[in-house]
Amino acid sequence: MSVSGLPIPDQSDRLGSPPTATLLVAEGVSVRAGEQTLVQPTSLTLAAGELVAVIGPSGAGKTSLLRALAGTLPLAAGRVQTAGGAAGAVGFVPADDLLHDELTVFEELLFAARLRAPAGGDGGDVLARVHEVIDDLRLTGLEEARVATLSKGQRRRTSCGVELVGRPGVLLLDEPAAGLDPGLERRLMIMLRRLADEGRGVLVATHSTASLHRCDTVVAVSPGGIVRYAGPPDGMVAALGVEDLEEVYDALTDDTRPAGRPAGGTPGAAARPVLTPAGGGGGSGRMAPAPGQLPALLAREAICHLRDRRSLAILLGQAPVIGIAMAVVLPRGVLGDQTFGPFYGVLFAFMLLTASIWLGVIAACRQVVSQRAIIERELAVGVRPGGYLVAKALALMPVVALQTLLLAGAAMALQPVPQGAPLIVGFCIVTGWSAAAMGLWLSAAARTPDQATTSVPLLLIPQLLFAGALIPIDKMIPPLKVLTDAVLGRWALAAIGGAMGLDERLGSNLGAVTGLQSGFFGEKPLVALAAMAAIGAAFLALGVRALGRENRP
Ligand SMILES: Nc1ncnc2c1ncn2[C@@H]1O[C@H](COP(=O)(O)OP(=O)(O)OP(=O)(O)O)[C@@H](O)[C@H]1O
Repeated sequence: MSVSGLPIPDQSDRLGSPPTATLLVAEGVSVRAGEQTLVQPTSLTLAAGELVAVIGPSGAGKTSLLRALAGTLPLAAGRVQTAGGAAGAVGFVPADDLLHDELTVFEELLFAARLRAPAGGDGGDVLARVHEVIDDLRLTGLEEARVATLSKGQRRRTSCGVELVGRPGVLLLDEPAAGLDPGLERRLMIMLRRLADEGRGVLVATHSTASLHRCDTVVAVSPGGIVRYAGPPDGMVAALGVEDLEEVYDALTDDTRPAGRPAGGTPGAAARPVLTPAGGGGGSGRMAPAPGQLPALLAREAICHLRDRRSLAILLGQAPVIGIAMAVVLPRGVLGDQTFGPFYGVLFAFMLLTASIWLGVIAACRQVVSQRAIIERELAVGVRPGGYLVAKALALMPVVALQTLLLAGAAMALQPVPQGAPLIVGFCIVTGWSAAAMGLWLSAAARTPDQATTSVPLLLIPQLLFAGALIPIDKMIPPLKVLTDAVLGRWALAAIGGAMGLDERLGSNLGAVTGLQSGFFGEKPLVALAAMAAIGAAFLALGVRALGRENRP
């Protein structure tokens, strides 16, 4: 390995088997955030069989360097190339565990393997990868344990497994030992040593100096991403001009000291295979999508929904309560009343559509943003944003259908409508689905879950204002009138009211009493359905775009 032009001695005698192939080359890589330089131009190569530790004080730029190498952070300058070419050639284990608490260890690894499987791979190969990794990481016996119940060390090993099932040649790990006791840290480093000895290139950012002797190379970084030393572990103390390892961090925070030099001076003799750009930079290095990506994403979503019983109970439990509340605020049996029924019918339809939209948007608005880190990582290894959002939408469909069914069913059980009850339920379900697509867009565009939930009124209030029930569309200024055609609430009102037969029942009173244009509720059900489906599809497409754009490195 060589770093920043500092040659690294040939360590073939240390490794037992000499490094044979260069797996990753970074040339003049630098990272900036505004005016601040997070990583100074750094060049390095990583060969098969190498274990490299990147150490440095907090905020020195270790994570930024790793993310730049993994292709998940835009480079200010330089380039990164990997032997495999595709992003899948590099496995990146971030500092936070990107796991699904609802899954078992086996399921977590199985879905990760299915999403990372190369095109043309078969199911048997995927299973073989999972069992191999379980074996490798000593996770045997924990296959059926839920991720939520794992200890910190077990979670870290599972996180490593998520990347290892993709069989990357290069493994980058960001502080995998953070929060582990010294014994676990030691075992983790032994495991990384073994993974490197099996022929991978492993680069690990760490704060700990206890296991550095297991590494072939240590890269010591000062704040600003300045490489101060790169070489064998036993040369670092002398090169940095300190007494012992404990003082290394003092030297790295003190930027008046000169840069260290590695002992020796023979460049590593790694053979260079053909290297191609790594990471998703503009998509050039992305893997071909794994076959069967959508079924895997959908199955994972479905399992997570079903196992998160508490959230599911809250989502489903509130729907009939809202339906009952809507029914009891109206005079008993008023919808069938000859004189007042139709007027209350407009109100009832409006309440149903509002609640359906509310339920759909709320059910969806945290779905993407709360998994942003996982999605970012998986998009980097070739998962498609479209696959993600469609899987989310499909998994939400039964939930939202059940919610709106319970809502409309409870409301109409207490407040019988004179006609069209099954159609009304159907329209509420479609309204809820379209609203869920709106919520998914919001979730894909938001940066944090809080941002998503606090932005919900921005989606909901226009549904109320432009539905046509509160303010007659006919009385709006022309540009707003046109705008109502793109509002889900307007079509939902027309569809639900139409199913209740409000157009005929209100007759000439429609315009006089409600301000709605004659024929508003006479819309053909298929036209209203098509409009609602189109609005949902448009929001889903916007969501896919937002997800792709937000996660582009
Ligand atoms: N998106 C960003 N915008 C601006 N500054 C950033 C951004 N990300 C990181 N930084 C800054 O860059 C510097 C390096 O951060 P980085 O996370 O790479 O350090 P680190 O060595 O991994 O730290 P730690 O050991 O605490 O994890 C820090 O000063 C941090 O505040």
